[in-house]
Amino acid sequence: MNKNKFQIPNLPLPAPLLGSDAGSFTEFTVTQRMPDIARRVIVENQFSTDINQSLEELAAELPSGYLRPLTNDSGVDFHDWKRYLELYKHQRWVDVPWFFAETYFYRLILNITNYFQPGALPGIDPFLLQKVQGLEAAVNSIISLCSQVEKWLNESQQEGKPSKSSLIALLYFALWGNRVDLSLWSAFEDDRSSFDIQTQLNNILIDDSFAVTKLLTKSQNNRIDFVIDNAGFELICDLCLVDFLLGSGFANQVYLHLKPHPTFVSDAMIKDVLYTQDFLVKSSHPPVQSLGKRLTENLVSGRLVLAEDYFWTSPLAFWEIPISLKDELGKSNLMIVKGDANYRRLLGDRSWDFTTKFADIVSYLPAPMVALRTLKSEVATGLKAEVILELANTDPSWLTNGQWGVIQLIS
Ligand SMILES: O=P(O)(O)OC[C@@]1(O)O[C@H](CO)[C@@H](O)[C@@H]1O
Repeated sequence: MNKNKFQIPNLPLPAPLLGSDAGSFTEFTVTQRMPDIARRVIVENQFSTDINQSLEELAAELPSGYLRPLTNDSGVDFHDWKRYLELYKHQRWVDVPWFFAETYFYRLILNITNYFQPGALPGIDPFLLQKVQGLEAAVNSIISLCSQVEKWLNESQQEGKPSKSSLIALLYFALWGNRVDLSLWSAFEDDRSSFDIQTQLNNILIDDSFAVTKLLTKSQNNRIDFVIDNAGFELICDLCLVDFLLGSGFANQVYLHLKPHPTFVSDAMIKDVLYTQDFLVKSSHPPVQSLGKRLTENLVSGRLVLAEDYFWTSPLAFWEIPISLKDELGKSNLMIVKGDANYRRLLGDRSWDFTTKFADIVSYLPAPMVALRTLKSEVATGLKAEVILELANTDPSWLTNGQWGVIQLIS
């Protein structure tokens, strides 16, 4: 077990990002994007007039209003949220840490729309339409990616050893699949899944992909723990990576860590993985159908495990992870942490100097970890000063436009 001696970052903690940071993307998100997301829930569902009115009130209060309490619902995490809210009650949305504001915002939407009802059946996923559209809009990219994975798997099996170059390519696809993030771009806009992987290489600011392949060839029967981000095409990219890891022998078992309820518009739950599996199995395209079949076999055999935990929808920094989950992750040979919001959680969504070493902040994990993240918020680490200067000059919105990515390994 790779227990780490530090329980929190081994550096003084800087301030959290705030919606009141004037002129920031954070401010734009809290005062404009989040209200738009709440109003899109009204448009895309058939909730009652009372619910829609409450959603509109939530949208209207975000720019200058105060956090509203969470009325009692049957959510498993209701009492945890009561405790989290103690710190920030009577404060404005723009004055509390952005990560808290955003995670609470999505939990409130479920409270307003009665997602948590007594009994076992959950309520309506208010973001389902965009998740489904996201998948259907990317069919052509899905077909080409599944064909490619099948080819790489056959090559690895013929050569009798897993191909590092194929794994690296699939890490790139998983990274760029994160660009298609529905909280930023709705599925109704142009298909952001179609991109040429080669032209994206220049936009990877830190690339530890080769080191990841070396780490996975050092040991046998690897267990990989994959903290998943979005459903839709991004999840297909992640499932192709998982399929190759298991089929080529890089991994013996993969755990997918998923959200226990809808959040951040497109974040994936167990039900979204099963919906995607069904979508693949029922495809009329043989390579897509074959991926679905291998996925099913891996789920049935237990080589692929679907897990969920309320930590992943909490406002907590990654270093506040419950000890039971931390111990479980401690059994892993490699954690893969996907996406921008999870990266923000790794940093506690704080304003670290962008040149700070990633490993000096994330010094608390119980296993080696690689972050696959496209930049969509104003946090970054491990960058050289000259790279930051060049980016600011050549692409002023480099931190938030989803055009730049990192593959950062802490071994
Ligand atoms: O975790 P993902 O899906 O990659 O990105 C989610 C996210 O970082 O993207 C938005 C834009 O910054 C934020 O509001 C949100 O936190």
